[in-house]
Amino acid sequence: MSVLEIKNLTTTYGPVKALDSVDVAVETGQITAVLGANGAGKTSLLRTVSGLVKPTAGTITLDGTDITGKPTESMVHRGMAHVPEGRGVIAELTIEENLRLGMRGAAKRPTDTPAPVRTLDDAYQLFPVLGDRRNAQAHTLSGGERQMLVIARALLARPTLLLLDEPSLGLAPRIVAQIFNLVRALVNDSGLTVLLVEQNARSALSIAHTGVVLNLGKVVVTESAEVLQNDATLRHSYLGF
Ligand SMILES: Nc1ncnc2c1ncn2[C@@H]1O[C@H](COP(=O)(O)OP(=O)(O)OP(=O)(O)O)[C@@H](O)[C@H]1O
Repeated sequence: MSVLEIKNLTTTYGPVKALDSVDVAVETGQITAVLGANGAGKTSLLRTVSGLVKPTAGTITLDGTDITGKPTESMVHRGMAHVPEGRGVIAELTIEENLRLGMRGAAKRPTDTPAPVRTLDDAYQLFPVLGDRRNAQAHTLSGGERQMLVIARALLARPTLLLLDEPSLGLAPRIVAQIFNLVRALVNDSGLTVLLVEQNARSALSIAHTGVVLNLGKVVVTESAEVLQNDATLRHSYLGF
C-alpha cells in the first residue's frame, strides 16, 4: 500500500519547469530514495509534497486524502514531517528546547499514532549524543549532530511519513553511515515511511527499498534499490558510480 501517491506532478518557477509530470508511489514502511544530479528537481519534489510550493498540475495523496495545494502548516497534523536541506536549528536555543518545538507538532496527532519517538528520552536513547549535550546551545553542535537534532525534532512530531532532504550533505562518510543506519533501523522497527532525497546515491541505495531517478524534472528510472545497486549499466547511466 502507498502512503504517498504523487501523480503527474508539475511544478514551475516562472519559465523553469522544476518537475515535469512526475509519478512516484511511496510504499508504507519503506524508504524511497529520490536521486539525481544538481538541479534535477529533488528539492522541488519535497517542497511541493509538503505544500511549500504549489504545483501547476498533478495530485498528491497522503493516506488516501488528496492534499494537493493544502497549506504547509497542516502537513504536520496530517502526519508528514519535512526535514529540509540545511539543518535549520534555532542556534541560541538549547538542544532540548529545539526538540520541544518538535513535540508541539505532536499535539494534534491522534494519541494512538504508532511512533518510534514520543518523548525526549526516546530521542536521547536514539541519539545519545543529543542527550549528553541537551543543555548546550544548538550552534555548538557539529554538522552530524545538527542533522541528528533535526531528524529527532521531526520524529517528535510523530509523523507517519518523514521527508529527508540531503541529510548527507557535507558530512564525513562515517557519520553518514551512522545516520543512515539509524534511519533504516527506525523504519524496520516502527513501520515509519521515508522519502529520502539524496545526491549521494550509493549511500542512499544502501538503506532504501526503492530508487527513483530524476533528470531535468522527469522521472527517468524507478527500480528496486537492489536492482539499481547491482545493474552496472543503470548505475553508470544514471547514478555516476
Ligand atoms: N525558487 C526557485 N526559483 C527559480 N528556480 C528555481 C527555484 N528553486 C529551484 N529552481 C530551479 O528548479 C530546478 C530544480 O531545482 P531543485 O533545487 O529542485 O533541484 P535539486 O535536484 O534539488 O538540486 P540541488 O541538489 O541543487 O538542491 C533547477 O533548474 C533550479 O534552478
